[in-house]
Amino acid sequence: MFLLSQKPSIADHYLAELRDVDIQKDRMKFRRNIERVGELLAYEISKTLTYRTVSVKTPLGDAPSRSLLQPVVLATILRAGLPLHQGFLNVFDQADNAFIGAYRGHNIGSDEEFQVEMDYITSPDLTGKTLILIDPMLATGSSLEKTYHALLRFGIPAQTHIAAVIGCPEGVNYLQKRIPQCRLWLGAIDQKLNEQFYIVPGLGDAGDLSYGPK
Ligand SMILES: O=P(O)(O)OC[C@H]1O[C@H](OP(=O)(O)OP(=O)(O)O)[C@H](O)[C@@H]1O
Ligand SMILES: O=c1cc[nH]c(=O)[nH]1
Ligand SMILES: [Mg+2]
Repeated sequence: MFLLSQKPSIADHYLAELRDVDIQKDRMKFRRNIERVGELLAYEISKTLTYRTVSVKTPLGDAPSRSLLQPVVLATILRAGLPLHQGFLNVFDQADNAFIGAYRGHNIGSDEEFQVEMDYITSPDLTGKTLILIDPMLATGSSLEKTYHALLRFGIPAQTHIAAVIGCPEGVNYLQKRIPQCRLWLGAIDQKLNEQFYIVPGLGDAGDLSYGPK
C-alpha cells in the first residue's frame, strides 16, 4: 500500500484544507483539492508503470524518450469520484474511461447497515489494460470491491490500482483480503469508522461536499 502522507509534502496541505469544516464551505476549492490529490496519486502510480523506449524528433535532433506501454483505463465511482477522476485524467490525459453509478443505500430492516446499490456501469474493454479504480473515500470497502468485480465482465486487466484520498483500517483490511491482486494508493489513512460507517476524523461526505446534499 502506498500512502501520500507518509512523507511530508504539499499533499498534507491539500488534505488539511479538504478536512477543514470552514474551508469545505467553498465547494469549488473542495473539488479542486480532491483533483490535486488525484494528480499527485496519478503521478506516483505512473512511476510503477511500464514504458517503451521511443525516439522523438526535436528541431535539433533525436531525443531518446519513453512512452506508456499499456493503455490506462480510469474507472470512477459516481458521484464523489468525479473530481478525483479529473485529477487522474489531467495526468493520464489519453486514458479511456469507465463510470459506475454506485451509492450506499440502506438495508431493509436495519438502520445501521447498508448495501451498495449499483445502477449504472459503462466501460471500454479492460483486457490487458492498466485499470485504475477511483473513489475518494475507502470506508468499508464495499463500493470498491463490488465495482471491481462488476468491471471484470469487461475483461481481465493486466493490473489494477485502487486510488482513494482517505481510507481507514477497516476498508484497507477488507480490500486486502477480498481483492489482494489490486494495489492500494491512498492520500491518508485515518483512525476508524463510526457507527454510520463514516471515516473518523475523515472529512464528512465527499459527494455532498462536492455537489450538495442528496
Ligand atoms: O467504502 P464504502 O463503505 O463502500 O463507502 C465509500 C463510498 O461512499 C461514498 O459514496 P456515497 O454512497 O456517499 O455516494 P455519493 O458519491 O453519491 O455521495 C464514497 O464516495 C464511496 O463511493
Ligand atoms: O467517511 C465517508 C464514508 C463514506 N463516504 C464518504 O463520503 N465519507
Ligand atoms: Mg456520499
